[in-house]
Amino acid sequence: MPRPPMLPTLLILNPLSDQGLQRIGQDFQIVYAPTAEQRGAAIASHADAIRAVLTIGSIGLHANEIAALPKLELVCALGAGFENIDVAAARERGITVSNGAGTNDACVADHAMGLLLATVRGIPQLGVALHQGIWRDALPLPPSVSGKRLGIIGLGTIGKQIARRAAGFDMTIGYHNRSVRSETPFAYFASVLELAQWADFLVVATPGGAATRHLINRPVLDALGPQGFIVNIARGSVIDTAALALALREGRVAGAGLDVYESEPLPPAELLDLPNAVLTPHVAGWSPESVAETVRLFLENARRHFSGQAVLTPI
Ligand SMILES: NC(=O)c1ccc[n+]([C@@H]2O[C@H](COP(=O)([O-])OP(=O)(O)OC[C@H]3O[C@@H](n4cnc5c(N)ncnc54)[C@H](O)[C@@H]3O)[C@@H](O)[C@H]2O)c1
Ligand SMILES: O=C(O)[C@H](O)COP(=O)(O)O
Repeated sequence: MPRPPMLPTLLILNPLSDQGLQRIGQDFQIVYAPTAEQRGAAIASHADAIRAVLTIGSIGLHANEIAALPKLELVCALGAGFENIDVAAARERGITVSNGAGTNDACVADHAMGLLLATVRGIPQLGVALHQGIWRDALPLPPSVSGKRLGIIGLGTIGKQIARRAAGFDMTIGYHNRSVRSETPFAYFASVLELAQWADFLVVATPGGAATRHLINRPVLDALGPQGFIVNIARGSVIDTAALALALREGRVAGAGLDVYESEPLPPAELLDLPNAVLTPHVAGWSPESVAETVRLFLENARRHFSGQAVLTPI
């Protein structure tokens, strides 16, 4: 009887459910190393077998790890972000890199709207007050959301999904992006500063990495002003956290709804005691539905790559 073909060996660096691992295990020999301690050991002991790596943006894959894997030909980010994958080092070796573009965009956009509504309307804070027996007459009225000016920084896959949802709230939408999105009807602002001067609310939806580091700094926050709110579902590095914490503390910005932090995976110490910050632990993109979708796209990209076809979402 002919022997079944050997499944390629896949190194998985991100935590995955048993269900996800089982599904991926039908197509790959899995080396599962979701902790920092397991990672080095897994690379050292399986270096000559590993042909593909599955990771996420925050965990990445570094140049020295790529160099240590002579058979590596495919690196996939499960989600949209890939800021810690050394794409240049992979390209130099002719290694294909892909991401999960468009698999969790709706989930992230829903979460962004949730953070915006919760932050502007003060929903968590009002809930706490109610639990303390405080009724509305003793509380300041939170501002309206509908009809306001929303500035989106990074009008890509997720930014556009946020715009669609904001249109349902009758918001006027402006944006700043690397380039003009002439396919959209929205007003383009050439700088983040000009967008912040115009907007009531800012939502950050750019990639992370060096090119966007601290794009939101003290001058931008001051331009947004004491009635302004900011939401970040992109990457913590895009906002200067110290400047934001100070602006929130001094009331120079009204509030912030944040899913991502410079301190990840540690919680953002300087924001935790601020009553005008609504915080979630980098979950905007993750739901059972979106994870299933990211795994499906990864498997499709892998199937294509190992049968000599181009991946659907190359980087
Ligand atoms: N919080 C979460 O769970 C979560 C989930 C998914 C994605 N994300 C983050 O959201 C990011 C965006 O995802 P996407 O799928 O929309 O990506 P995308 O590539 O489709 O869109 C990014 C947009 O940002 C713009 N951009 C890039 N650099 C810029 C700069 N310096 N200044 C202005 N605009 C710039 C690009 O032109 C593009 O339009 C991801 O890279 C990831 O970091 C977070
Ligand atoms: O980029 C994404 O899709 C999500 O933010 C997941 O991010 P992570 O890759 O850092 O978990």
